Amino acid sequence: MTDAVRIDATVASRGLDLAVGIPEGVTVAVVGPNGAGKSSLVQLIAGSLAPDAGSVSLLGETVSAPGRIVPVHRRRIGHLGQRALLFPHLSVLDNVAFGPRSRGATRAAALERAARELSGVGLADLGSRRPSQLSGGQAQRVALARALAIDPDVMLLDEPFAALDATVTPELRRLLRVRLRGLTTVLVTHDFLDVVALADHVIELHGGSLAGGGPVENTVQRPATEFLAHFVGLNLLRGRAHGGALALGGGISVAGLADEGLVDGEARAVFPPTAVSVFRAAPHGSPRNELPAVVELVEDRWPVQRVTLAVAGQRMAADLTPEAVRELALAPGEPVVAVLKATQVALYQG
Ligand SMILES: Nc1ncnc2c1ncn2[C@@H]1O[C@H](COP(=O)(O)OP(=O)(O)OP(=O)(O)O)[C@@H](O)[C@H]1O
Repeated sequence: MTDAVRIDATVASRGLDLAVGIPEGVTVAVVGPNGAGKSSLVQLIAGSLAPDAGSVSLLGETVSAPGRIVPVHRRRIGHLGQRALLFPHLSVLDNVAFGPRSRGATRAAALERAARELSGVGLADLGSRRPSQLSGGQAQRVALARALAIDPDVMLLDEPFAALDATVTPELRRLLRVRLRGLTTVLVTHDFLDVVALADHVIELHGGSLAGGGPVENTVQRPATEFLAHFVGLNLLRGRAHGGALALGGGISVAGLADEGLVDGEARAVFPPTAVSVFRAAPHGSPRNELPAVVELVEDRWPVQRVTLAVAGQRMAADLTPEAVRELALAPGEPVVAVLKATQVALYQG
């Protein structure tokens, strides 16, 4: 099947070298550190950024290639950014009708469509208002109605909640879930909740290229990279599987629940920060995983304290109670013993 979005493109000035395909009807969350190229990917699809080499196609049609750029307004793209950017001098209804109107609908048909879309985002009563009379959350809903009113082939959501009050985020998230069902969607986000609430697939960009990804469910259970592991709130240690345990080097190894079919070779251990406890000295008589570690950082993440530990040249996080941190007098540079519950450690190939 032809991908709804296909990008095989480089943009030297942004350090981008992308090969990404998005199947029709799928919502892909794009995650990655600052400067990874997430917004640039969105701009390539929208047509506001042109590739130096390669191409971008939408539903099988090449829309960007050196020497060929289908302009932004000729693409059926719905865009929702951090801010709604409505026309201030038009009513809410006219803002939503603008897209259908400029694509050839009669005024009556455009207004009828706009009224339907406003009703679909729960704002049927606000059509006569000016954008300045809307809250931030309402303005984003109008922007969603405006985007949907052009029957987009692809919806681009670039951190749509970033500028909103946290209290309105859950409601807008729910609305997006309902209204975007079945639409090919690219969602740029820094928030794990957006990924689990809205996305089918997740891809990680790093340094302008694809670094990893897969179906959200797999990523939550078996993250492919350290970034994805941290993103979903897990620790990831790399090593070599040997006899059902993971050797980290320096004679340190981690036992866990090995995937069926785990063979000796490169592998990972994944576990939550709550599976780690910290001691000043190795507790006696314990057959559990005991790893010599050094405290790097102690942060308040109410209600827990997040302790970052260096273990065999890698990093992992432990979530401890404030009392435990105080009693152990944990501070950066202190040597400790980290104990991992093997039953909470997943070992898998990779
Ligand atoms: N308008 C621009 N002109 C030139 N370079 C840019 C421009 N916008 C971004 N860049 C550069 O392109 C690279 C990718 O940036 P981009 O904004 O796509 O990353 P991002 O993953 O969206 O980051 P963030 O999470 O901080 O929004 C970075 O090196 C950035 O500095």
